Amino acid sequence: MSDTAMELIDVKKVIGNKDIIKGLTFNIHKGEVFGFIGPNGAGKTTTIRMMVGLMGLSGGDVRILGNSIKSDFKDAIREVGAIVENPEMYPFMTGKQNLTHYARMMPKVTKERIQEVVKLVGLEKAINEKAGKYSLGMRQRLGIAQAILHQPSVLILDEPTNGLDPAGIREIRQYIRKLAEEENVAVIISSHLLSEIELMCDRIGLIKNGEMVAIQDVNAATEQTTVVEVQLEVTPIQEAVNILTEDFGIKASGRDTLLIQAERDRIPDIIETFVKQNIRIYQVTVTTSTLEDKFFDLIGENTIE
Ligand SMILES: Nc1ncnc2c1ncn2[C@@H]1O[C@H](COP(=O)(O)OP(=O)(O)OP(=O)(O)O)[C@@H](O)[C@H]1O
Repeated sequence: MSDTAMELIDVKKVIGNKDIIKGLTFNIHKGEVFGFIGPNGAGKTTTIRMMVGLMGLSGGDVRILGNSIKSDFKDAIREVGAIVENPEMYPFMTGKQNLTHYARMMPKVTKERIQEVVKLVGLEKAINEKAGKYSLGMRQRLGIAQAILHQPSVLILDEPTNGLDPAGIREIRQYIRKLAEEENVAVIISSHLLSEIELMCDRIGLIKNGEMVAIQDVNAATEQTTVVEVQLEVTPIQEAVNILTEDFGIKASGRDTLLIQAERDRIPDIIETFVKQNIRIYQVTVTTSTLEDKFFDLIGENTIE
């Protein structure tokens, strides 16, 4: 059986006389988290609206489990769960009541399935509280629980990290990965901030001006031999400098921090050497993401925001 959940084949969108989406072709596999990244106005929302059937295609096709969104709309869309705008829910109902209400509108959603999705998004504790009292992160979870009730093969989330604080982003990262693995669902997440979604994605597609400029395997981008910039907070600093000067390019050193360049693979060696020499390490931070650098180069700007 093929592991392709969704295929975009030369997808185009013309609005007025403007080519908004200029022919996107890529596949998304079952069980993978695919990040759809691009600056504002790149065409992410337009593409997603076409993927979920909210907008017609001007050219090409979207296939979900082989079913064309153009010629087999019902079969195709049955396999899609999505949150495109804010998740819809009744604030005066509890999370559970919202899910039960929603489940009634769908075929074959059992009570057990409701319990299962609540657990998958980690909402067990709050499920009997009114949704109106939920934080943004909790509303997001309930929205996702709703979207996966019918066990779709593809889950599409447009900018799910928007407005979330770092703790909220960490939470979403954890349950999205779990979801992809346990439900074998293909998850597509759009964002204009690579840093917010990089850690939860298997692959990242970069879109600019309606075109896909790169698709990158996230793990391949952090190969052990990749040179990264590392910031070290250590004391005494001078001894650390002395140890490092021979082997590494020190880019800067401050009162208690050092900025060096090293192959990723060498970081454990550096830490080990410091420990042996009684240098105290307070923090080690990799400050450059190679993926980010690559994307900046492709976009030709200093920021992808
Ligand atoms: N209905 C429309 N009429 C005319 N132009 C449109 C319409 N919808 C979108 N566009 C244009 O299409 C381009 C892509 O918009 P889209 O919203 O898909 O981008 P995006 O990548 O999702 O950006 P954002 O993160 O800002 O939502 C933009 O230049 C936008 O102005």
